[in-house]
Amino acid sequence: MIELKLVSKKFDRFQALDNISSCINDSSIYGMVGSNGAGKSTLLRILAGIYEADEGDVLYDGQAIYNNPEVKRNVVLVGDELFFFPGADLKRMAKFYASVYDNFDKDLFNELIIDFKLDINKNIGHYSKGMRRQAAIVLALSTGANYLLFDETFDGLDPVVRKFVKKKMCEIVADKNATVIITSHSLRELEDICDHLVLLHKGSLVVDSDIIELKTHKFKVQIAFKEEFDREKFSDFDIVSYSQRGSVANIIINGEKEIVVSSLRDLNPVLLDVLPLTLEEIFIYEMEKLGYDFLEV
Ligand SMILES: Nc1ncnc2c1ncn2[C@@H]1O[C@H](COP(=O)(O)OP(=O)(O)OP(=O)(O)O)[C@@H](O)[C@H]1O
Repeated sequence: MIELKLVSKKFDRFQALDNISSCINDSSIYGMVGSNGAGKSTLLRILAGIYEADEGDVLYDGQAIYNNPEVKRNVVLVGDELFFFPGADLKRMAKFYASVYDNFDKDLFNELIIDFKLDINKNIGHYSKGMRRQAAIVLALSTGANYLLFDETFDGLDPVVRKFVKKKMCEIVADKNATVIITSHSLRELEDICDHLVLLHKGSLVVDSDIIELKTHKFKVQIAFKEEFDREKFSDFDIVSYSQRGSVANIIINGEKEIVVSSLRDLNPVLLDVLPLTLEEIFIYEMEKLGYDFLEV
């Protein structure tokens, strides 16, 4: 497990990260969403032990990563800027990675090379942008590291490759109990693979939630009654958002779905529809609750 405890980072006087706390469970996919400059790459570099936090702790099973080669050997980062030795081909890069990562999986590497259709003898500098990213992903997946960190990794990949990379990430989590941490500007890009999502906004964590928890504890109901009513009728419920047009109300409610729906039925509505919320809608409501405007993010 990775614990982030009140992590802060300044660049000169600019507060890039402000008291970030979160827990990243083993064998999970942890997504970080946020707009340009929100602090995603900075947090990922702190998680990779490249930057030192000014304040707070980053602990991998209780051990700090910064200046700790033992922990670092189990962590790999595919940054937004990729690094390859000048003129190197994938064969040479794989040799280098195998010298750094004791558990480098050559069989998996050879499999992935075929899957991604990459020429291991070709100068990586002559690959296309998307192919260079694929090469970095293949190397990272092959390291055997328990923690794989990806910064804006889907940028520049075509939709077929994106889907394939996501599949490979899910496999490495399921088969090898690895933990994947991934950043993106786009909530939609991450919502289908993550178990846990956080939203960074101007250096702060404004949403930090388990996806199943988010999806099962927040839902929309459309409800109507014969008699006149208003919001007061639902004062026993944890209402996130309420709107009413005539005799039909649209309500976003927090709570255990079955219990809430059964209590609503007890009110004898003439219409009761329970509708799922998209993750984007959930984030909008979560942020509104905190006083932020999602559109600004
Ligand atoms: N080395 C640095 N020196 C000074 N400022 C920095 C440095 N690295 C990051 N910053 C600043 O910290 C803030 C957060 O940057 P960061 O790269 O972490 O954001 P991000 O969420 O990854 O953004 P993007 O989506 O645009 O990549 C930005 O305002 C950036 O200018």
